[in-house]
Amino acid sequence: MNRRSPTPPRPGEPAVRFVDVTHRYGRHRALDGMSLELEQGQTVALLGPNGAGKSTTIGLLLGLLEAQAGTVEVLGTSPRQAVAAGRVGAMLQTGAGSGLPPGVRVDATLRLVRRLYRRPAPFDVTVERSGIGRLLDRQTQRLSGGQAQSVRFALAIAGDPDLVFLDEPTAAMDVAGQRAFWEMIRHFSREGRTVVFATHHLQEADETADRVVVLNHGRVTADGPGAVLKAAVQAHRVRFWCPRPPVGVLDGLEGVTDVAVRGQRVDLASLDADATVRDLVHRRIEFSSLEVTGAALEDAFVALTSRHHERGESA
Ligand SMILES: Nc1ncnc2c1ncn2[C@@H]1O[C@H](COP(=O)(O)OP(=O)(O)OP(=O)(O)O)[C@@H](O)[C@H]1O
Repeated sequence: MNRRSPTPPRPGEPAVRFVDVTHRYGRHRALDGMSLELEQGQTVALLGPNGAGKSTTIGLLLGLLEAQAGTVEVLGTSPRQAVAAGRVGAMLQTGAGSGLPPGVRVDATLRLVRRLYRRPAPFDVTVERSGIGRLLDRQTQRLSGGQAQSVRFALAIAGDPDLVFLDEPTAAMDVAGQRAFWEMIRHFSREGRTVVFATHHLQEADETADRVVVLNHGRVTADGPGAVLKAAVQAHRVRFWCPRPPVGVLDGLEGVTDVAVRGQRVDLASLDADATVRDLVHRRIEFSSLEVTGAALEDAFVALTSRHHERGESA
């Protein structure tokens, strides 16, 4: 392990602290009193639909934007100081193209970026961490989408940061590229570093993050491991076939939060599938082909964001 951080992170110091942060673009409130604290060493997904405030959050954390109200701290200091000290790296969205200078070799690009830092990680360490050894003599414009992202990641960590922000890092990658990318991130985070990434991909957040922070309308609407988020909403779907579904009774079954009946097919959303099935039997409701499945993170996400939306509309 190579730890060369100029100011090593203090144990217990949050990697990121947002207290009641508001950010507006003109009259549009992109972040609306957002509070959030992230511990060091975690991989955290910022998950949310388009316009939820993910990129704005990352912009504030990098000191590219200034909050109009509230406090933003990164590794115990201001975002700008943390960035200037080389403690923070970032991979932002590029729009069109790879975001790399064309007509330059990968190794030359990395050497150039290393010169921007007072204490960069050794060249070979960065190459190994980002897995770009085989790409060093390639021209940047000849890289595939996935290869370009690996090179951009190498540039993001060239300063040996304790904390890295990635804004939708796998957007341009195929499935194999995504897998390789997250494997690399896992190695990096095992060294005790913090990784915060924005994504719309529910499965990606669930599979790769220790913690999933769901944003919607500029606020945190849910926060926890993917598994906990799933449990927090309609935890299970209970499906069965019934010759004459007793519609009025199904609503009252233990644990049931939602009922959908199509002909003889009944779909129940339940917070406690065991209790629901026991109650089905107890009430002598005739059923066959019983299926119980866990809710996908997708369900949790839709439920969590639509709940917030309802609150927002009634506010
Ligand atoms: N420069 C800007 N000027 C005006 N409005 C902006 C600007 N940047 C973002 N917004 C608005 O602020 C809100 C939050 O945008 P942000 O880019 O942070 O969301 P996001 O969650 O990253 O979305 P996406 O997933 O689409 O990238 C959106 O409603 C967006 O339209």
